[in-house]
Amino acid sequence: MESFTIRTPCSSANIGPGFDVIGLALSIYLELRVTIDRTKTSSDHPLNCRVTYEGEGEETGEVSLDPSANLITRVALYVLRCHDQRNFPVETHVHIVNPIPLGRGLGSSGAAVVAGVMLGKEVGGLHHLDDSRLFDFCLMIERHPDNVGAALFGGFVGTYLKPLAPEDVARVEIPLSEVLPTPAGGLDTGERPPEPPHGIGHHIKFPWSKEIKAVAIIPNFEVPTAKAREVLPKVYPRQDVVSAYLPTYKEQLNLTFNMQRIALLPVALGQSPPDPELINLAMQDKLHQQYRQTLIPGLEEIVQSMSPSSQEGLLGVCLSGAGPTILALATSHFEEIAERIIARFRKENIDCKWKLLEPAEGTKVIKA
Ligand SMILES: Nc1ncnc2c1ncn2[C@@H]1O[C@H](COP(=O)(O)OP(=O)(O)OP(=O)(O)O)[C@@H](O)[C@H]1O
Ligand SMILES: N[C@@H](CCO)C(=O)O
Repeated sequence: MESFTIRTPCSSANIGPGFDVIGLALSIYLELRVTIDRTKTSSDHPLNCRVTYEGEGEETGEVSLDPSANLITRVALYVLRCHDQRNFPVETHVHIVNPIPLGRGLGSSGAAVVAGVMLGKEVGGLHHLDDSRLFDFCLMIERHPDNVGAALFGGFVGTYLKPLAPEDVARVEIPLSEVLPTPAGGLDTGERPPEPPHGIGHHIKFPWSKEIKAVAIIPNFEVPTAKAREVLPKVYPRQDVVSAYLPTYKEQLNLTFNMQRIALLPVALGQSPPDPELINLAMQDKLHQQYRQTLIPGLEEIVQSMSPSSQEGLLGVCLSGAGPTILALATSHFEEIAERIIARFRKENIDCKWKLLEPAEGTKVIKA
């Protein structure tokens, strides 16, 4: 019996202004405990794979145990089929242990995609696939690189895409339904799915000051990322994004909002000791948070009212990923910070739990 464990961290994307660019891997881990019994010659399970699950959403059955519907095993199957392996090896058992809250802005789907890609590599014996190639596979599925970049590589990362050749641009525009067909759409057409072009995504690791910890305040409702992206505008006011020369200092200030902050953020969070006022400024955003307030009652007041001058130990507050989780970066007074944010959500009749998290290493395969 072969066995191994895949361990992937959760992540918080954006950290304020770094929309779809910056990600931070954090210390809640999705685990896949995998066994392959090669003594069997056939399997009663679809695709030769038995899926079991414990963790978030277990009671509601939110995570499918059908390997052709479960996100992790579908992703693994995509990797396998790109390498002419139609099914899992006979007989594979994937036991998923998932403490990452679903649909809360802590990168549960990013972790599932990264773990799924790694699962495909490991069960398929595809040892030539290095992390940078696995990142290409992840990006064919989760099309923004921040969560998957953090979950795969670990730490505090900036992610970026290099321009692709015209034929490769066409390939990345292939709809997700062709990459991960639903069972109804005919999961096994016998054809190879579209492979990712090489070198779609890249990342750079930023330093993280050892004093800074992350307080995650997790409301008891889900905001699916797709819904949180629908509320964003198609066109942004120029002053929220770009830099321009303007005659007055005041106008110049307004016209450089997100770009100034994203330039500060990686430096500010790497400095030791941390500068609370600088970090608080660097974590402000005008590209996504204000639009998502409609989905997250209390968000506006939390972001505006919590600052280092009003709360000891606090460095800055932002929406984690697409929300509804709030991420507070702090050096002390963690419980007090969490309780203040929880109290604000309570006014909206929203219950929350909170966790103190630290930056995490990237995805690991642990062989038994
Ligand atoms: N361990 C898992 N196994 C299978 N499916 C999962 C797993 N984790 C997440 N998913 C799928 O991903 C969905 C949640 O993805 P979604 O992108 O909406 O939120 P998120 O990734 O938690 O938040 P964000 O992207 O804002 O950080 C779940 O409803 C489920 O379908
Ligand atoms: N950058 C993404 C992260 C969520 O997956 C967003 O904010 O929509």
